[in-house]
Amino acid sequence: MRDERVGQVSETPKNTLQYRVDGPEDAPVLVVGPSLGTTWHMWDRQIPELAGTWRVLRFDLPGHGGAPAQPAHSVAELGDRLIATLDGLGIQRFGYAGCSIGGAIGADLALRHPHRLASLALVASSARFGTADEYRQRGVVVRTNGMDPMARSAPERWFTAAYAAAQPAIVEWAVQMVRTTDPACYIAACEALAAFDIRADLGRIAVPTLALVGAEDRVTGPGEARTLVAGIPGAGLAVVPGASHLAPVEQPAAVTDLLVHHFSTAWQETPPPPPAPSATTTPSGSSEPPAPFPAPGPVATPAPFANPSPFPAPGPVATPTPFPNPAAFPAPGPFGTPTPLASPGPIAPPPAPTEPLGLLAPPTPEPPAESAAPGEPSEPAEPGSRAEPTAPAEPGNPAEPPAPAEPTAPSPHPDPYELGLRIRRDVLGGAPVDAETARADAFGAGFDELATRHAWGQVWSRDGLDRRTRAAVALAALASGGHLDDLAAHTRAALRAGLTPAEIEEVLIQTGVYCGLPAASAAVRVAGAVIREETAPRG
Ligand SMILES: O=C(O)CCC(=O)CC(=O)O
Repeated sequence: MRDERVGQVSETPKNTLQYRVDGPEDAPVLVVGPSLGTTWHMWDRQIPELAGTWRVLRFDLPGHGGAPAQPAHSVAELGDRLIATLDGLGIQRFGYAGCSIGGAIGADLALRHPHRLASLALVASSARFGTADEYRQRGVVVRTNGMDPMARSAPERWFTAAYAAAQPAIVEWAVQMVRTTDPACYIAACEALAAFDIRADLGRIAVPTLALVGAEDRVTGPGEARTLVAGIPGAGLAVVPGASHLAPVEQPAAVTDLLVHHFSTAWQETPPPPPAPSATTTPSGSSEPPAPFPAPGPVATPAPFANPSPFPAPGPVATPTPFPNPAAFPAPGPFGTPTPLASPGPIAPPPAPTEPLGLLAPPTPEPPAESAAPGEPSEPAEPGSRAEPTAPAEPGNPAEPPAPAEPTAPSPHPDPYELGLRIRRDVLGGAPVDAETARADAFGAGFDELATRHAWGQVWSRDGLDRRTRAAVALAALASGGHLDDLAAHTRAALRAGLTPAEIEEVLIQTGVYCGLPAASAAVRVAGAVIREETAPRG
């Protein structure tokens, strides 16, 4: 039966997500997840058609679209909140489509809760997003300047130039949406993306999967989609011409058709057999015991919407709100004249297709971009990692077979080098550390290794202080010692650890009391130059 009531929107208890439900109560559930900086309205153009067949639950990321500002710091945490939301509604099994970070949440669920997912669409998504440095850098910019730089630069990352030029109202909608996102939640989501990397786990995704990507997406483009398809067994690829990152907005009809086709034809009614005795292990090591597969429960009626959003409650399901909710902004709706929702067509004439619309193409034969030649390790060695030289074999002595090796107990003090390198890259940034490690020639290599092992592996790794405090201590010590090169690097690290420029200045002011104003003044000059450079919006 078609749900004729006002689209249900949620109250949002802690550790769940704000959501809205459209579609018949007794239909199979399709969960739809947004990209970073957007709200559930990014899917408005798909809903009329999807909600004809599925009960569509759309959710907002924390602090987005007026959802409570409870930052989630990892993709798994977002997935856990979604599962808690669905559990609260009695939803066991569902299809899932997510855009970008929304796709990452879906892929993570496919790895940790495979029995919950019937089908998966990864839209403009990736197994890893850019570089960790890039997303941490966004955190630095937002902490210092607020959301404005991200808001102003969003349209050029999200839309093709032709579309942005033809659709100023939608550009304005995008800018406003990012601008009204809670900064702490946005930064937390950037941290989540920085740490997200499931490249080694793709082969374990056993849910029927479609990777869908805009041909002109420069954030997570066709290359990333091909990596997903090459890694996920049986996955299909669809490349949408004339679309950039927010393909569901820019090419609504094509994306809707692809999703309808995928979820109509690749829906796994029964879950795959439970995994072998070892529980499903997450990339981060947590595990979920193989669960029984309860029949899909009824969808309970959620609590009435308490309107946590600054936007008015969405319109009724039967006559879905034109995209986006026109009351969200005083200005005319960003999509201008609403296109009839039953047959949403592209708003701007798309540029001439550069690639055919790959409808559910069979898995690309191409290897993953980063796959190695046969016989080589599939992952390139971590930059800076040390390969242990193998001792040359002793000339054989047939009369004296080698003594059987003593079983060796694992050392209670494992070599902290690898841990140190990980923390050093995390704190100072992968790129600068890799550059420095690569520069360390035979002469400097020993020192570089000692510093990594000792300072980072044995001191920065200790639990007694958090990273912010350690960053402040490092600044004070380097300033008082006059180590200005290292102070510059650690000013970057302090910003990445979450200190604001004002806090860094406070640290240096107080340092001056104990080490003398000339030393502090030199430090202020160096730190100031770094801060100006690091906090300048980069688009
Ligand atoms: O869209 C996402 O969820 C992550 C990718 C991204 O950061 C998009 C953007 O550049 O704003």
